[in-house]
Order: sequence, then C-alpha cells, then structure tokens
Amino acid sequence: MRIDLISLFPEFVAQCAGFGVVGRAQERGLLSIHGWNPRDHAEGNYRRVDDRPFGGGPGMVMLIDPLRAAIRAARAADPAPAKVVYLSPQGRPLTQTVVRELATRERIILLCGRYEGVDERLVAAEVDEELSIGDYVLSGGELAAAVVVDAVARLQEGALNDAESAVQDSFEADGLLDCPHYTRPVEHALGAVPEVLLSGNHAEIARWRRRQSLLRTRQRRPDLLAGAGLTAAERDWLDGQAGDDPP
Ligand SMILES: CN1CCN(c2ccccc2CNc2ccc(C(N)=O)cn2)CC1
Repeated sequence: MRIDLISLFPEFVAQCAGFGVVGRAQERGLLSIHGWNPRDHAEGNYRRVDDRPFGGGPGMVMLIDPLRAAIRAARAADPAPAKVVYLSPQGRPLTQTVVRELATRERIILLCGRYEGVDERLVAAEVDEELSIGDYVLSGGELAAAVVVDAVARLQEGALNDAESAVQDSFEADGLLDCPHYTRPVEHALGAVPEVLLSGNHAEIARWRRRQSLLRTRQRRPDLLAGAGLTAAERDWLDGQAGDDPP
C-alpha cells in the first residue's frame, strides 16, 4: 500500500510512522509513505500557502493552488489510482470498519489541514472523502493522518506476526471492547490472576474472555452492543448479569 501525505509538515507523520509495527511494515515493503509539502508548490517569493478568510474572522485559510499542485504531484508519482482523504472535525467518524475498507486500497492520499482549514473549493474539487478521528479539534490534520496510517498499516498482510495477530483485537474480531489481560506474576500485592486463565482449558478461557468483553462493553460502551452480533445465548447470559459491579 502506498500512502501520500499532503502536509506543511510531512516529516512529522513520516516520523510517527517510523516506529514499531508501522516501521516494520515499511521495512517489509508492505507500506510506503511519501510526503508532499504544498509550500514547495507555492508561487511567488513568499511562497504563500495561506491567506486571510473572506468574510473576516480569525486565522487564515489554506490556499487552493499550492494544495492542488501538491495533490497533482502525488497522483503523478504512481500510476495506481488514489482516493484523496481529508482529515477534519467535519468528517465521517473513523471506525475499524472504515479502517478495514481503507486498508484494502492500493493507494490513499491524506490531506492534512492547518490554520482554520482549507478553501472549500479545493475540498469540493479534490477530496473524495472527509474523515474525523473523533469529536475534538487538533491544531493540524497530521496527528489524525498518523492515526490512519497506523490503523491501516497493521492490517496489511504480513505486518503483524502471529503473536501480535490483529484478529484477537476485539474491534477487529467482534466490535466489542477488549477483555482484561494479565501476565506474570500470578500473585501480586495488586491482586491475583483470575484462576480460569491458569487452567489451560482453552474453551473455558475463550468463554471467560468473551464474557468479560460483553460485560465491559455493556458497562462502558453500551452503544456498541447492538452492532456486535451477540448470540441469543450471550444476550440471555448478559441480561442475567448484575449491571453494577465494574467488570
Ligand atoms: C484551530 N484549527 C486547526 C485546524 N482545524 C482543521 C480544520 C479543517 C480541517 C483540518 C483541521 C486540522 N485539525 C483537525 C483535523 C482533524 C481532526 C479530527 N477530529 O479528525 C481534528 N482537528 C480546525 C481548528
């Protein structure tokens, strides 16, 4: 997969993508990341990339032409077709379902806004989809782009070795919150490890983990339950569980 970043700080996202699984995915040739700075495509000796907003108000707006030229350059750098994704607070929420869809693409171009955002005419003409990583405002789209890069990178075939398999990750597997995890020591001043996890009974352990996920999801994110595909038996079991104690 090829990812092109349109950003005034392209090295910022490339740096974030240099560690761990994402760095390894790049080393393994599963992912390549390329940065394009609109300032390199700005005219005039001040190489302007922003200007004052029509209608007044605070801040600046990113100019159309430097962004358009940078997007054109990114497209031209590889024959594969690319969708332009704009990270903004006004975008469609980024969920694991959306991540899975993005991860199947050969290319994506991520547009990172700064200042107060981008001239709407550029968005209308060049952006295929607008995504938000959450309902909060960042000083620039770069951190949101880095989140997208990480989420899609780990889904590339061969990015994770068996031990890290994304399949066990609850959002991948079943749309529920993850169960609690434990490691050595068995006994600790902070408490002991749940017996079932020491039993070696894998069916029992899987059942316990699923039930912990169900309880935790009901407790913290009941909104996720409806879409998680619970069996009737699980629904009955959950309904029979007291709701007060945090799992
Ligand atoms: C002070 N202004 C900075 C620029 N910003 C803005 C406006 C439009 C587009 C991009 C940005 C970049 N910021 C982002 C980006 C994404 C998210 C998200 N939730 O995915 C949150 N913030 C508006 C506010």
